[in-house]
Parts: sequence; structure tokens; C-alpha cells
Amino acid sequence: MIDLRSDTVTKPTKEMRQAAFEAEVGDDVYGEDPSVNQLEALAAEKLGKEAALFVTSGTQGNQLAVLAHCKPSDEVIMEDNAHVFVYEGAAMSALAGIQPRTIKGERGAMNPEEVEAAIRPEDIHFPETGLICLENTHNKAGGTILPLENMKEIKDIAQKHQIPVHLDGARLFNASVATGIPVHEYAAYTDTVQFCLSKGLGAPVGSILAGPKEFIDRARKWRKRLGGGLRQAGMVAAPGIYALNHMIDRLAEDHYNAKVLAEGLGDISGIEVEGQVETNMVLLNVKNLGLTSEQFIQKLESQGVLAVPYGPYTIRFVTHNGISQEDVQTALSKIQQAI
Ligand SMILES: Cc1ncc(COP(=O)(O)O)c(CN[C@H](C(=O)O)[C@H](C)O)c1O
Repeated sequence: MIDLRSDTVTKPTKEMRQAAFEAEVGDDVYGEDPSVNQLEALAAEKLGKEAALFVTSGTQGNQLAVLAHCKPSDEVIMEDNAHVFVYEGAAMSALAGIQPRTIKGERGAMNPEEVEAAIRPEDIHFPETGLICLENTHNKAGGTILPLENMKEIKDIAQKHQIPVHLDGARLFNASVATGIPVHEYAAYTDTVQFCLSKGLGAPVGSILAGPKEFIDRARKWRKRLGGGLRQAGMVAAPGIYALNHMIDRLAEDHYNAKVLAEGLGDISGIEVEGQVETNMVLLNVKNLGLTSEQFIQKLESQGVLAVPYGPYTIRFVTHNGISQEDVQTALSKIQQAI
């Protein structure tokens, strides 16, 4: 099987398994797991934030951010197809009593003026805007990169209105490798950041939530309340340390493979590649084949290629550490056969 469903399917490298085996551990609820502490310190330093918290998933990191930033009844501004709005089971409403307020973005980037217009003025009738959420890269838009200028403009507006900004940076390192802009420069236009160790960086488990120390202390307490207190978690933190030290630059290979895949798909009649490939995702439209995305995915699976639907006629392919250049060529010939 050539698994192009997501970069979440990456398996740990043998070096990560060795790091897990050798990891020094302790009880992380008491703050005594040396590997978790090392990972959190390394991540905070890379992002230029005061502190960081090792969490079980990107969803947990995002939802802890909402819980630690907001109070029940707050409104949170986010892009219309943001992961926190589409793919987290309405957690912010269910767990934090939040009202989401969405703005349609352009390739994932919200218009700063529309963000400012969505901020609620003081009025006994209105909810209070408690947080602005950004996403970089933007998943549903096809792994697109939020321009630094866009993030800066939104942060300036947020600052003016004294509203925090959280970045869902599940694939922030993909944006950084694609643009050459260090992650701490993106993070400078946020109050808090979540990024995934378990996606393109290849670790088996986990994400990082980073921000001011007092915020991270609150998020840690929320994680404990939700039963997320970790014990000898060094065994899964150690692969994350390896990922941050050795798996960032290679993301460029995933970006290259995505571009090669998109170019090959563009040569297949009836298939239309949506937008430009900016990182490790390719969106394609199969409407001209007279098939729905679900129907085409079934045909692909029978040929040994896995993908996910991203709309009635849109399919998403994601390249990652488990996909080689040869896999891309094989996938292209199998996709051709599936038609
Ligand atoms: C931008 C962004 N933020 C957060 C998350 C959540 O991460 P996890 O909870 O899956 O670790 C994801 C995962 N994205 C997954 C994928 O792309 O296959 C699925 C859709 O949930 C994400 O893409």
C-alpha cells in the first residue's frame, strides 16, 4: 500500500525507537521526567517562547489553548475551514463553552480587516471575543502557508484589542522549511503555538503547546483535569527530541515529492490539481472523470493507493517520511490505471 492519506501515518525511525528504549524517565506529573523536560525546553527554545507542554495530540494542544485562554461564553474567531472548527468534534463548545466565529479565508488566510470587524464591541448583548485562532500551514486549504505579513497584521489588531492569538501550527515546520523563515519568527506573531511532532516530523505520538509560563501552567492544570497527566512519558518524548534534532530539514523532501506528484497528476487527463502545491499536500479534483471523491478513492484503494476525500469531488494526497520518490512514481502509474 502507498499510504498518501496523511503525514499522521508516519512510523518512528529506528533511531526514534532506540531513543525511546534508552530514554531516562520519571513521573511527569511531579515534573520529574527528564526526557519530557528536555523536549519541552527544546521546543520552547526553538519557538522563542517561555515554556512548553508535551501533549498527546494536536487536538489536545489546541483545546488546552482554548481552555487556558478563554472563559465559558467567550467567542473565538477562526477561519471557516480551520481544523479547530471542522475536525475537533466541536470540542471548544463541548469542553470550554465557546462560541466559534468563522471567517472565510483566502487559501486559509483571513483578511485582517474582516478579523477586526468580527471582534465584538463591549455590549451587554454580545459575547466577548476571547481568542483569535490562526492555522499555518492550513490543512483544508491544501497545506498552504500563511504569509508572515498576514500573521503580523492580525497580531497587531489582536494586540490593539487585547485579545490573544493562538496558532494551530500542526505543520509549522513545513511552513518554515518551505519559506526559510525560522519558526520563532512565525511564533513571534502569536501568544501561543501548537505544533505536531507526530506528523511530518515523524514521531509516534504527541504535540507541543508553547507560550508564556503562566499560560503553560494553566494549560498543564487543564490537561491534568482532563486526565492527561503523563507519567514515565519520556519513552514517547525521546522520539520527539530526535524529531526536533534530525527530522526538520528533510521536510523539503516531502515538499519536493508533493510537487512531483502534482506535476504527474497534471498530465493525467480528467484530473485537475487544485491550487498550487506549497508544502506536502496535493488537492485534486476528479469531477471531470464523472466520479465522486469517494468512488475514486475506492478505485485507488483497489490499486494499492490510499487517500482521503476533501469534498464531494476533491481528494487530498499527503507526502511524508514513509513515501519515497519511487513511491510517487508508482502511485502515479496506479492512479492512471485506476481511471
Ligand atoms: C492543522 C491541524 N491541526 C491539528 C490537527 C490535530 O492533530 P491530531 O489531534 O491528529 O494530533 C491536525 C490533524 N490533521 C489530520 C490530518 O491532516 O490527517 C486529521 C484531519 O485530523 C491538523 O491537520
